[in-house]
Amino acid sequence: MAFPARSRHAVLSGDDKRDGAGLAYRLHKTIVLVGMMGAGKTAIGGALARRLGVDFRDSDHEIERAANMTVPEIFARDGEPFFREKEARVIARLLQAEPSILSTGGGAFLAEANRTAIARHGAALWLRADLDLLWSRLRQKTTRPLLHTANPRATLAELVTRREPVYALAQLSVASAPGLSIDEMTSRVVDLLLTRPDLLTEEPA
Ligand SMILES: Nc1ncnc2c1ncn2[C@@H]1O[C@H](COP(=O)(O)OP(=O)(O)O)[C@@H](O)[C@H]1O
Ligand SMILES: O=C(O)C1=C[C@@H](OP(=O)(O)O)[C@@H](O)[C@H](O)C1
Ligand SMILES: [Mg+2]
Repeated sequence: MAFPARSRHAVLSGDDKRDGAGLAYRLHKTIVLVGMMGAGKTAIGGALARRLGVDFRDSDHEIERAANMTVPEIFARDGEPFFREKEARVIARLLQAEPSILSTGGGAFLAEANRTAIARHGAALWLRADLDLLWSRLRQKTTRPLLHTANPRATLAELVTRREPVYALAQLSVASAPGLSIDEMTSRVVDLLLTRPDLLTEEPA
């Protein structure tokens, strides 16, 4: 999914606290959202890109578009290793574009080659969410093939335990919490990014 950037210098929108200050955001590096499935990488990524006025890409959507198949269909027909190969290629390609927001699938950051590419060309931001919150968002969904098991909650718990030490390698992280809206969560991410002038600054519009 790609939303065209309105401008490289996004003038702050009406819902922004800094509206009226005549400032615009300037993103200096691609922010790569990582973390567990259900953490909100796709939802927050899109909202963040709109807020900052930059392009949004989601590696799962890019893979689905190129294959003309859904992620579960790709897993079922071609297997996970095939999907991981496509994922690595898509991420490497999207990291070459101008600074934007890139949401990855939950397994992408597990591959060392992806972590290296992300660190070289962008900045990884881990969206943290605990097991209960993840499960509350995923329990009704059939779109995550890794959870097509006899006990999907237990599978999710195992994945969280195994993956969290790797997600913790991301240079930035923001915690999600139940009851927080997508807009509020996006504001938390923007506030964090503004503490890093090498990543995001505000400039006169
Ligand atoms: N504060 C929030 N942050 C992120 N997602 C939220 C939030 N509140 C509700 N959601 C919902 O939770 C789900 C998160 O799923 P998604 O964005 O696909 O996660 P991921 O891409 O990490 O698997 C979406 O349906 C989203 O609308
Ligand atoms: O955690 C994973 O390994 C996966 C997460 C999914 O993306 P989201 O994290 O966006 O759900 C998708 O890439 C695929 O189902 C595998
Ligand atoms: Mg996603």
